[in-house]
Amino acid sequence: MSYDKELAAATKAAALAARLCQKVQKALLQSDVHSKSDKSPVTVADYGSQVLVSFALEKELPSMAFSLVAEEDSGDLRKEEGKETLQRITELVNDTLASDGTYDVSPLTEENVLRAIDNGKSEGGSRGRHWVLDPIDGTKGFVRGDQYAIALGLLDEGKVVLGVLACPNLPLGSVNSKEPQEKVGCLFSAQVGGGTYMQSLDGSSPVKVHVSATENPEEASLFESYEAAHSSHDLSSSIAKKLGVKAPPVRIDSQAKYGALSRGDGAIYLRFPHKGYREKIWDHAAGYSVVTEAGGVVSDAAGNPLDFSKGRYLDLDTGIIVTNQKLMPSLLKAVKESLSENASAL
Ligand SMILES: Nc1ncnc2c1ncn2[C@@H]1O[C@H](COP(=O)(O)O)[C@@H](OP(=O)(O)O)[C@H]1O
Ligand SMILES: [Mg+2]
Ligand SMILES: [Mg+2]
Ligand SMILES: [Mg+2]
Repeated sequence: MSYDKELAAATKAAALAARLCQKVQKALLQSDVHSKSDKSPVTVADYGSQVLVSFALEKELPSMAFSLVAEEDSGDLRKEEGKETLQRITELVNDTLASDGTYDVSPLTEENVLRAIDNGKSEGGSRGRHWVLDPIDGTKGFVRGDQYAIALGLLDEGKVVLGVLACPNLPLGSVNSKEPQEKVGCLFSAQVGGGTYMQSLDGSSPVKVHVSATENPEEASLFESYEAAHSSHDLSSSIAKKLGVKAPPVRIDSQAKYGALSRGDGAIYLRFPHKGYREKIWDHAAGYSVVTEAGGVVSDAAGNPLDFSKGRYLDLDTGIIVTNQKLMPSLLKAVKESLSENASAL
C-alpha cells in the first residue's frame, strides 16, 4: 500500500510548524517558556506547532478519519493564568498561516486553537490509523538554542508506516564535520518500503539517504541525549568502551539523532532513561520510520522490536538502541554485559 498522499500532507504540516518554531526560537522570551506538571518545559512554540500540524492535516486530508496522538494538551491554557499564553499562541499561529499563505482561512479564534490542541488526545492503539506527533521534540534543546525536531508519524493497524522529521537547526552536511556549517534545516521523510529521503527545509529536491555501512565499531560514532537526565551517559560510555568505539559521544537533543543516523553521520544511537521513566510513542515513531527505512535497526535493550500498538506509551525492557544490521549483534552483546555490570547506572 502506498502512503504518498499522507506523506505529502505530513511533510507540508511539519514544514509549516517548523516556520512557527524558527520564528519563536529566534526571539524566545522568558515569558514564552512554562513548566508542566511533571516539571518539564513547554513553550508557546510547542503548542503552536501542535495547532498547525493538526490544522494542516485536517485541511490536506479531509476524507481521512482523524485521530491524533500528540504530546501537549490544553489544560494549563484553559486556566486563568494561561490566558496570556493562549493569546500569544493564537497570534503566532495566525501570523504563520498568513505569512505562509497556503490556506486561505479566516484567523483562528482562541477556542479553535484550544480545540486543535485537544485533537491530540487520542489513545492510539492497534486498530485503524493514528497520527503520532511530537510538536517540538527536544524542548530543552529548543530553549537552549540547540537542536530540536517536529516529529510526525502515522500508525496503521499498530505499525509505523510513515515518518517525517523537520529539524530546523540540523546542518545539511554531517554533524561531525569540522568545518563551520552555514546551511541548516533538514526534513527527513520515509514511508514503509519506500526508503528515506532528506531535503532542505526551504525546499530542495529530496535525496535518498542510508545508514552507515560500517562493520567496525572502532569507526562508529555514537549518538546520545545532550541531557544526562534523559539517558545515562555512564552506561553508554561503558558500552562504547566494550565495543571499542574510539570517538567521543556526539550529544544532540531530539529525534534529530535518528535523522543524522539515517544519513550515516554516526552508526549507533543509545538511549537509557533512568529507572521508572516510561517512553512515549511520539518520542520515537517518526524517528523509527526514518532510520529503519534507511536500513537501520531499532530495538529495546533486550533486542525486542518496539511495539507502537499499545497506546500512548511504549512498553519496553530498559532502553532503546539503534544501529545498522551488521553492528546490531555486537552492540546487543555489549549492552547486555554493561547492563549486568552497571545496573546502578540507571
Ligand atoms: N527523565 C527522562 N528520561 C528520559 N526521557 C525523558 C525524561 N524526561 C523527558 N524525557 C523525554 O526526552 C525527550 C527529549 O529527548 P532527547 O534527550 O533525545 O532530546 C523529551 O521530549 P520533549 O522535549 O518533546 O518533551 C521527553 O519526552
Ligand atoms: Mg515535552
Ligand atoms: Mg519529545
Ligand atoms: Mg515535545
